[in-house]
Amino acid sequence: MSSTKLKLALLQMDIQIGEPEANFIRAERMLTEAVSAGDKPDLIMLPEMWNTGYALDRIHELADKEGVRTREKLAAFAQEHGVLLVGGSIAEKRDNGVYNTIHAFGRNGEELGAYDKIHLFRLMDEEKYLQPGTQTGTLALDGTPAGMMICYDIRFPELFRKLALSGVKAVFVPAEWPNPRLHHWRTLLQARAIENQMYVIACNRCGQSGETVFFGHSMVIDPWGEVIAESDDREGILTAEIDFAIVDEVRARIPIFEDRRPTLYE
Ligand SMILES: O=C(O)CCC(=O)C(=O)O
Repeated sequence: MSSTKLKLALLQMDIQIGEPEANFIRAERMLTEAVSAGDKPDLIMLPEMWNTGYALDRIHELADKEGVRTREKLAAFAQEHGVLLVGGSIAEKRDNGVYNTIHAFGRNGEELGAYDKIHLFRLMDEEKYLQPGTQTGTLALDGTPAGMMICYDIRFPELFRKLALSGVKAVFVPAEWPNPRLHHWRTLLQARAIENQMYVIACNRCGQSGETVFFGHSMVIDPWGEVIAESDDREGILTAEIDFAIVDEVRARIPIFEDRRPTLYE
């Protein structure tokens, strides 16, 4: 039987706004560092919009065309090192628009899934520059169903519940979540894990762009709501081990999916 466990490495990266070249170099350095550690991870994850940051006024010029550069680099890395890779999200130009898109890869470099951010964040003018996704995002991790969301999406519990009902046992959340809303970030991520009895794996950026400070605090939260790993506000790699068997145990202990009364509230 294949293992239910996965070792994770979350790359909490400082992103240079509007500097894809610098960001690619930094991402490659951190990816290499992650696989060079003694305890090699099974899965590596990057933060949101790591290629460009929120350089929205130049996003049509800076975004990765059809995601080709990112996909080629990440697929080759996944294959070379035999790791799963949730490639954070990138600004991707496609069909005359720019999307905030995750690409995820399997251990042979095959693309496991993609997701375009559904809920665009008006506080940062995303809706003026980006196109919204129109589909939820799922992938299979060595056979286990998982979901993908991006940053602001965590404010929409319906999205998590939909994925949980479809059998998802973990959700990956790349983010660029800034000050002063650390309490929202931590509370929402923990609530989503508890109410859906699943792992929530969230990789935030750190550093500062203009006046905006990103506090990091990437987190891995188990299906009981325990924070099993959390970064501080500095650049670095957060590691944790998850075990999908714990999802089944928690769902058996408090059987919320059997106790739901959807006819009363859906
Ligand atoms: O919802 C928030 O407070 C932050 C969301 C955000 O920064 C984003 O979606 O990029």
